Amino acid sequence: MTQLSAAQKQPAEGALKTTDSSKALYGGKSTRRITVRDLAAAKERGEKWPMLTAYDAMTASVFDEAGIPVMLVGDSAGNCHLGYETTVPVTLDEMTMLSAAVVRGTSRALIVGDLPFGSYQEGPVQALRSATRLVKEAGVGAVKLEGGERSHRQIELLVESGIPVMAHIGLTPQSVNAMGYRVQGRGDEAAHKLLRDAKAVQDAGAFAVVLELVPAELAAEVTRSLHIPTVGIGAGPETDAQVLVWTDMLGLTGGKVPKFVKKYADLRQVMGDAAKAFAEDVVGGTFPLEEHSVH
Ligand SMILES: Nc1nc(=O)c2c([nH]1)NC[C@@H]1CN(c3ccc(C(=O)N[C@@H](CCC(=O)O)C(=O)O)cc3)CN21
Ligand SMILES: CC(C)C(=O)C(=O)O
Ligand SMILES: [Mg+2]
Repeated sequence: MTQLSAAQKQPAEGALKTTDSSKALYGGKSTRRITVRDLAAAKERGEKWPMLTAYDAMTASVFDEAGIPVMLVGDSAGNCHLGYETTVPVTLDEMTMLSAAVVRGTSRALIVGDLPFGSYQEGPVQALRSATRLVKEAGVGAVKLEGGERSHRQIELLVESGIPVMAHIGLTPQSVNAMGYRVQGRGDEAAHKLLRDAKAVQDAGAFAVVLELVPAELAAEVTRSLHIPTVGIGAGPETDAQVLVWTDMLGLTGGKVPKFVKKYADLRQVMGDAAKAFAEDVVGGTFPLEEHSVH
């Protein structure tokens, strides 16, 4: 028997965690479509993953080719794609059309379709009817809805019916008229409510839960106490996954963006400059040139 190296003598941590990077959600080898079971396995491995919103086929194809494993067709399409002030006016018809486009533009990412305001609040049966449209007409692999304890019956029926559900607690923007856009879970009572909401959606069968605008320490506690993955947005670094609105992280959103956003590019500047360059060319007669012409 040959002597063990120092690294081989230390099995404890490394041996427990799978380090098979070929299975990784981001950067792994598999090209088949990601499923909710893959996300459960990632939590077991302690692996973090990224999620971005997408509202159209072309943008979604860029993120799919970049290896983003999960995309959310968010009802943030309301203010980021369709020109509404908030997410409140978005309809199920609109979400179905946008979700279908994102599914068509992707081959690997798990596509989650957001149920818009008014499409599930009436009760479990309405929720099932709405979610069924996103699954059958758009082809999404899962749906998302807002609310913890208040939405647990909806989640139960969808999951029983074979539709994976991502829950969403903390700041729930569809309730903006009631709660505004404010940090949730500050103070003992609110923290306990958030923990109860998290347990309620896990017990109802949700495969993951979004934590929006929640103190980082509380999001960390929720993440440790659940066996399903948590997806943070403005919830600190310790959630299992992170989501951002794509137009925010690429610097395309006009006006103010939430302070939890990191801007990875300035597409608004890039696109504006390109539009101006085109306009100057046309006005000045420098476009089209001979190379852009047919004879
Ligand atoms: N472009 C965009 N980005 C988002 O992240 C987003 C949307 N739209 N629309 C749907 C919801 C609404 N979200 C919001 C909207 C506003 C704040 C906001 O005003 N936040 C304040 C902090 C408020 C506080 O401290 O209480 C901020 O400055 O970040 C946060 C999240 C997140 N979602
Ligand atoms: C911010 C995310 C979680 C969302 O619900 C959306 O984009 O609609
Ligand atoms: Mg949403």
